[in-house]
Parts: sequence; structure tokens; C-alpha cells
Amino acid sequence: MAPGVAADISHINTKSKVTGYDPTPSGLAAALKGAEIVLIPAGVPRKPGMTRDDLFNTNASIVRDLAKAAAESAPDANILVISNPVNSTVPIVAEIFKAKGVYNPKRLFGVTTLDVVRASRFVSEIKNTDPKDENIVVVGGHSGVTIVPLFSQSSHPDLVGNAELLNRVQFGGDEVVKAKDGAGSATLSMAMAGARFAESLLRAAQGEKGVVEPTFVDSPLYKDQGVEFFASKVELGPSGVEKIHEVGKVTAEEQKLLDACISDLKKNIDKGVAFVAQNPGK
Ligand SMILES: NC(=O)C1=CN([C@@H]2O[C@H](COP(=O)(O)OP(=O)(O)OC[C@H]3O[C@@H](n4cnc5c(N)ncnc54)[C@H](O)[C@@H]3O)[C@@H](O)[C@H]2O)C=CC1
Ligand SMILES: O=C([O-])CC(=O)C(=O)O
Repeated sequence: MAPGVAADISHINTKSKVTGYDPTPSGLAAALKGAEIVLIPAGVPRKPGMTRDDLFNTNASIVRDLAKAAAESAPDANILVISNPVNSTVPIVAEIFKAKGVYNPKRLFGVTTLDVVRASRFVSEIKNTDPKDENIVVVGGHSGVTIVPLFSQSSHPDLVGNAELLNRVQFGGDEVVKAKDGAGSATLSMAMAGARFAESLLRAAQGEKGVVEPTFVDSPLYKDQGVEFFASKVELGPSGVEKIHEVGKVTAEEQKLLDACISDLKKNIDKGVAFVAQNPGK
């Protein structure tokens, strides 16, 4: 595959005609070879009433096996993990890359762009603005209370404490799952968010400066509390992660949200790490 082209390896193992990849291990290796970006959106979506964590039992082994293929055939690629639960699947990929001796924390990303896209959209509905002009910082992880919007850092600090808005940002995915009533979760908005993130990464790889996206990465910000991965604003560059932004100043109310986030996030991350230790696969 030509450099700069992303390999979407979700459809390889199945009967899907979308990509037409050869669904054998050598076909997968060929599809991955030379890719600069590998998107992993493989696995099952949730149904109404399920949490993202309920997908763990099915998706953990799917992501583990695809991570192995990527570690072998595209060890230097940027790996973009979309498969849920992102808070656990990203640590799974990290553990596999470590086991293969090719882990580069600057090249592993959990895609949380959709949380920012949603937050911007919901704020624009309230403020009657254009969502593309809204710049809402969302930090933490990608499920429920681990999704923490920081409205105090936006041009609408009055939105801190708006419980309805907070709930929509944290549980926007659930709204979609419920509306689709068994037919899956967000697909088009996810495609948009995934494309935005991949494009940002490619622009940064080509030398554009100041490309900043929110993303769930191996982060120093809360390691002192045992949390190895955290989503915050990240400046991208030719080597992947260029600079991880601090969370910055937050209100007391937002700090409470961050405390709840950290507690859940730690459990989600530990679960992914433990899974690989106990189920290393073939
Ligand atoms: N990070 C985010 O913001 C979002 C994450 N998601 C997650 O993305 C994942 C996929 O969701 P959808 O695209 O809606 O589901 P989908 O069912 O439409 O697509 C899943 C794809 O995975 C493939 N697949 C299944 N098992 C596989 C295996 N063993 N190896 C390789 N490919 C395999 C299927 O062939 C299918 O093409 C879910 O886990 C979902 O929760 C979805 C939306 C947003
Ligand atoms: O909600 C889901 O299951 C899919 C997802 O991650 C999202 O839409 O944010």
C-alpha cells in the first residue's frame, strides 16, 4: 500500500464486499504493509441497553488479533483505534505492541474526535452558532462519565453546570444506539470524525504545524494516579504525538467530573491490560 494511504482493516476477516481485501492472514499482511495509518474499527457495535464495556468480551480478542497483524506488518504505522470500548482496546493494542517489541507510544491513538464533534454541535444548538466555530475541549476517555467536556475553557463558560448538556455529551452515543433500535450505533458521524482525525494526522505528517486534535493516548497527565492513557488536546506531527497539552484550569465542578472520570478510566485501562496478560492469543 502506498504511503499516506490508510488501511481500514475492519472488513478483512469477513464476507463484506466493501473493501474486497483477501481475507486470509497473508492478505491481511499485504493490506497492512507500508500503511502509514491503520484504522481499527472492527468488532460489534452495541444494542440498546448495553454499555460500551458490554462489548469488551467480543471486541477485545478481535482488536488483540488485528493488533498482532499490525505489529507484524506495519510496526511503524499510526494505529487509530475506533473499536469500543476505546478505554480498554487502546491499552490492549499497546500491550500487544510491547509484547512484539515495537511499541511506540507516539503512534497509538484512541479516536475520541466524535465527542468533540458532538459537544460542538450541542453547544451550537443552544447558542445558535455554527458548530465549526465552536471549540469545545473534551478530555478523559470515550464512555459515559469518562467523557469530560470543559466548557469553562470555551467561549461559553456559562454552560458549566448545564446538566442536560453534560448528559448529552457523555451519553450522546446512547441516544444514537437507542434511535437505531438494534441496527447499530453511530456510523456516519463516526466516519466523519475518523476521517477528520486521519486527515489531521496526514497534514501534520506532511509538516503542517499547529495541528491539534483531542485523542486518547499514552499520556503523562495522570500517570501519578495509575492512569496510563488519557484523552486531551494533542499536537500532531511527523512522529505522531508531538505535544500533549495539559488539562489546564478547570472549575471546582469540572474537577469533580475529572475525579469520577479518573476512577472509571483506571478500571477500564487495567481491564484491557489484564485481558492481554491472561489471554495472549496465538
Ligand atoms: N470511537 C468511536 O467514537 C466510535 C466507535 N464505534 C465502535 O466501532 C465498532 C464498529 O462499529 P460499526 O462500524 O457500527 O459496526 P459494523 O458492524 O457496521 O462494522 C463492524 C465491522 O467489523 C468487522 N469485523 C467483525 N469481526 C471482525 C474480525 N474478527 N476481524 C476483522 N473485522 C471484523 C465486520 O465485518 C464489520 O465490517 C464498534 O465497536 C463500535 O462501538 C462506533 C462509533 C463511534
Ligand atoms: O455509542 C457507541 O456505542 C458508539 C460510540 O462510541 C459513539 O457513538 O460515541
